[in-house]
Parts: sequence; structure tokens; C-alpha cells
Amino acid sequence: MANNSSIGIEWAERFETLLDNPGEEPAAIAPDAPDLLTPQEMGAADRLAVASGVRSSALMERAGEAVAAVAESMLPPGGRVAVLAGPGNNGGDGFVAARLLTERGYRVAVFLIGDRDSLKGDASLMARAWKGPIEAPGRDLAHGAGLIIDALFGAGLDRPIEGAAAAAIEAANESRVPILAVDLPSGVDGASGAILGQAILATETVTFFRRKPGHLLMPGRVLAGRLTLADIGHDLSILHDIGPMAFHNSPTLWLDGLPRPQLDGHKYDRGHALVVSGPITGTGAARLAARAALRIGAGLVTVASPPDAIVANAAQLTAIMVMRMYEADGLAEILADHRKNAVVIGPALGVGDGAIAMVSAALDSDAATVVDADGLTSFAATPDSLFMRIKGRGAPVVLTPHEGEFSRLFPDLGILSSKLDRAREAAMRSGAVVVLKGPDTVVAAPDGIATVADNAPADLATAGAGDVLAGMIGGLMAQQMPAFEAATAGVWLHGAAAAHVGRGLISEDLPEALPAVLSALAGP
Ligand SMILES: NC(=O)C1=CN([C@@H]2O[C@H](COP(=O)(O)OP(=O)(O)OC[C@H]3O[C@@H](n4cnc5c(N)ncnc54)[C@H](O)[C@@H]3O)[C@@H](O)[C@H]2O)[C@@H](O)CC1
Ligand SMILES: [K+]
Repeated sequence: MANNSSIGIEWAERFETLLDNPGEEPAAIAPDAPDLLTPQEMGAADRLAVASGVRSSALMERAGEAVAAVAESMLPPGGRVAVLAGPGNNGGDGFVAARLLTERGYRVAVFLIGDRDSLKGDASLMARAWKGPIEAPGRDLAHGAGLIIDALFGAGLDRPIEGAAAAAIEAANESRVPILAVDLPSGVDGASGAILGQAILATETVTFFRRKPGHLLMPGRVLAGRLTLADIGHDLSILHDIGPMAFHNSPTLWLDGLPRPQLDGHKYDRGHALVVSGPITGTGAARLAARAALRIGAGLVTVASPPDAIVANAAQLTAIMVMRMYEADGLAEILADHRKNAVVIGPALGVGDGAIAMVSAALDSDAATVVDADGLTSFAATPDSLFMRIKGRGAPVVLTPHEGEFSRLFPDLGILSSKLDRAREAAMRSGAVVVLKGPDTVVAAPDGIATVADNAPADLATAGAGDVLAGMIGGLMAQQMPAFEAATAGVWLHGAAAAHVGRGLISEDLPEALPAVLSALAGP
């Protein structure tokens, strides 16, 4: 099916290349290593490392060492550190960091939730290697401390935090002392970024081998603070066995596939994007999308305009063409010209039967289609009819809902706490690539491959920004970029364009910032 993604496959191939050329492999883990491992996958990675001959206690020692190193960067020698240790291996990392920091001249107090004798395995081993006192945490646990190390819960968190652990988290947060979280801020679910009961608000977090989705998804991203990724001895080949399905949205993933104008190329080689305009009262959204499609490199862009809005559109467009469109039949006629190979429909389209008919006409064509905004909301009562049309066509479809539009099309998926799972379920159900927008935009393909973006500045929450994104994705698909890659690249470029503009951003600025962003990506 045309919607299928190739990022997972490409990434797997890159690992093959890395494994075949070990000399080219960087010694330290690249900070933009894009794969994300769920806590379950990370558990598998730990087991695979141990199976390959690495001692589990060595992994924990290195994890504690990485925590101690970051702690040293946060507090001068001689400072007081309060380590909060939990009942599992996250606590074990805390005991290692406590011992190493004591050896390096820090004054360390360890507070344990639970009972030392109940600790198991490596955590028990590391607790025995800690020669200092162990206290039960009270309200004053942070008193006099210059740093708190949060080693309460990490990957093993499996229920809401309450009781003594919740009280310790509350005391730590209220103390205003900087907090260094081990692996995850305690209380944050590593798979979803959701808070289970109560969570640490960390200044910094050290995690191991690869980031977890919870480090990028909200609110986990905010609770984690600055993130350090530490290599604790996992071999990269492990990733090959695990086959991660989620990735941090970064250019590493899609830059090779980003369309570039060719010297011997022609504008007709770069596709023709059609953007459907709303009625006379709502034409600006289509023009924003059209401008974005042109800026991102589509060879030709046309706005299909209802007759009553044609003057408004024509008066404000120059390089972009305008065509008169008589409702759904008119759209079908325009799209019968197969050179128009991508269509963006939905921004300011209006909600109702007219919009349903027009989206259906777009989906009956051969053009790659982006359905956004009113185009989505119009199917709130009949989402299955939308999904049937998507599944019944050959060309790819990208749906770009924000949370509100998403809940109208997929009302039952609200119970899933993970945005990743919501987007994946929606992609599977609809047959489309789903872009679930927000500060942590997730792009998911029907086969389960997904990306999470973290580069959107707060300024991007402005009127019309979604129209620009839809146009960018449509413009990339007009240039033959596959749907999942186009959506992922579009989301990142959208965030980068907003960051380039900075404060005072309005949506009109976003297409205008693309040349600088694209040029920077293209290199010297
Ligand atoms: N497995 C390994 O080989 C390694 C693990 N490492 C560390 O180990 C951590 C994972 O260790 P674990 O799997 O032991 O998990 P955790 O240490 O995160 O917590 C597991 C323990 O907490 C309990 N628990 C879970 N939720 C709770 C709640 N809400 N209230 C009270 N108790 C709760 C569980 O029953 C279990 O006893 C990682 O986050 C990482 O910090 C590192 O040392 C590196 C090596
Ligand atoms: K933690």
C-alpha cells in the first residue's frame, strides 16, 4: 500500500552498514540517535546486553557513574547531595551514584523508600556496597542539600505513585533544590510521558543507551528537563534485534529523501499541488497552505476557488495560480488532470455536506491527499465513510488533526494515555498517515512506525499555523516524497521555521522562513 513508510527499513539498513563498518561507529552515542525504546524494549536491550556477556552489575555501575558525572557538573565538590532511592534497579543506580559521589568528596545522604533487606539482585548488591547510613525520607529530606538525585522509579513504574513515595516526591519538588532524575523523572511513564499519580519535576535527567518516548511526549518532556544520553555498554547490534518502531523526529531520519531541485530539472518535475479554498469568508487559510507548498518546493501550486471567492484569491496571489471550482463536481474535474498530483483540502473549508462531498471528490482522485481541519470535522458523524474511502484508494493520504479534531474522528481513543498509541491506532484504523499535532506532534503510519517531534516552539500555537503545515506536507508529496516521510519532514521543518522566526511569529512568516531553514539543511 502506498502509505507504507520506509523509515524503519532505511534505519535498519543503516544499522547493517554501521555493523559492517565498526571503525566508522562513533565511540560515544550520537546525541541525535533517533530511535526511542519503550521501557519494555529497554528491558529487552538490558537482557540482550547481559546475554552477550556484559554483567548486569557492570551496566548498573556505569549507569551510576553517568549519574555521578552529571551530578558533578551540577554541584561543586563538597556539596550536599540527597539521594532518593526506590525499591528496584533505579534505586540501585542511586546507590552507585551515592558511593561514587562520596568518594569524590561530596556529602551524601541516602533516603530509601522501603526496606534495605527487600532489595533484590544488583540493587541489593549496590546497597551493600554503600557504607553510609540509610534513612527514611521525611518532609525535610532536602534540607541543606544542593542537589537531589531522584532514583525512586524508572522503567519499572507500573502503577500510580502514592503513600511515602508520593510524599517524598512532593517534598523534593517543593524544596526548589535542583533535581537530577535517573533514567526518568519518577512518576513519569517512560512509554507515554504521562504522570502516574505524582511526578518529579527534574532539572536534568540522565537516561541510558537510548531515549524513551516519555522523554519527548508531554508532560514527560517538561518534567525531564535537560536530557543526557549515556552509553553504558550496550552494543548497537541490540537495536537490530529489537527493531524500534518509534523515532525522534530529526533530519537524520528523512534528509536523504528530502526533494532537492535538480540543475537539469524542470518545474513540471517538481509536481503540482492543488489547495482547495473555502468560501469568500474563509480564503486566507488556503493561501497560507498554497504559499507553504510553493516555498517547500512544489513546482506549481494552484488554489481551487469557489466562484464567489475568486476575486479575493486572485487579488492576493502572484506565483500561485487560481482556478474556478464549482463545488465537488468542479473539484473532481480539476483533479481529473493527473498532473495535479497532490491536493490539500480542509483549511477553512466549512463543515457540512458540501465539505464531505469535496473531500470525497479529492479522495476519489489519484492525487496524494492531505485532509485537515474542517475536512476532518465534517466526518465527525461518519468517520468510517472517510476511512473506507482512504483504504479504497491507491494514493497516500495524510490526516492532520489537532487533539480536538482527533477526538471527533476517534472518540473512543481518548482512553489511551499515550499519544503515540492514539496516533498509531488512528493510522491503522483509517489507513492514513496521521499527524497528531501539539507541542509533541506524533506522526504515525498504519504499519505502526511513528515519530515524535520536540522542536516546535511555543510561538507556533498561532492562528493559521496548521494550514501552513498542511500545505508543506502537500508540497512535499507533490514532489513525490512518500507520505510518512513527507509528514515527518513537514512537521520538523514547520517547527524549525517557527524557531527561525522567533518571538512575534505569525503564520505568514512560516513559509518565508523556509528558504533559510532549507538552505541550512542543504549545507554549504
Ligand atoms: N535492568 C538493567 O540491567 C539495568 C537497569 N537500570 C535501571 O533500572 C531501572 C529499572 O529497574 P526496575 O525494572 O527494577 O524498575 P524500577 O527501579 O523503576 O522500579 C521497580 C520497582 O518498583 C515497584 N513499583 C513500580 N511502580 C510503583 C509504584 N507506583 N509505587 C510503588 N512501587 C512501585 C515495582 O514493583 C518494583 O519493585 C531503570 O530505570 C534504570 O534506572 C540500570 O541500572 C541499567 C541496567
Ligand atoms: K527516577
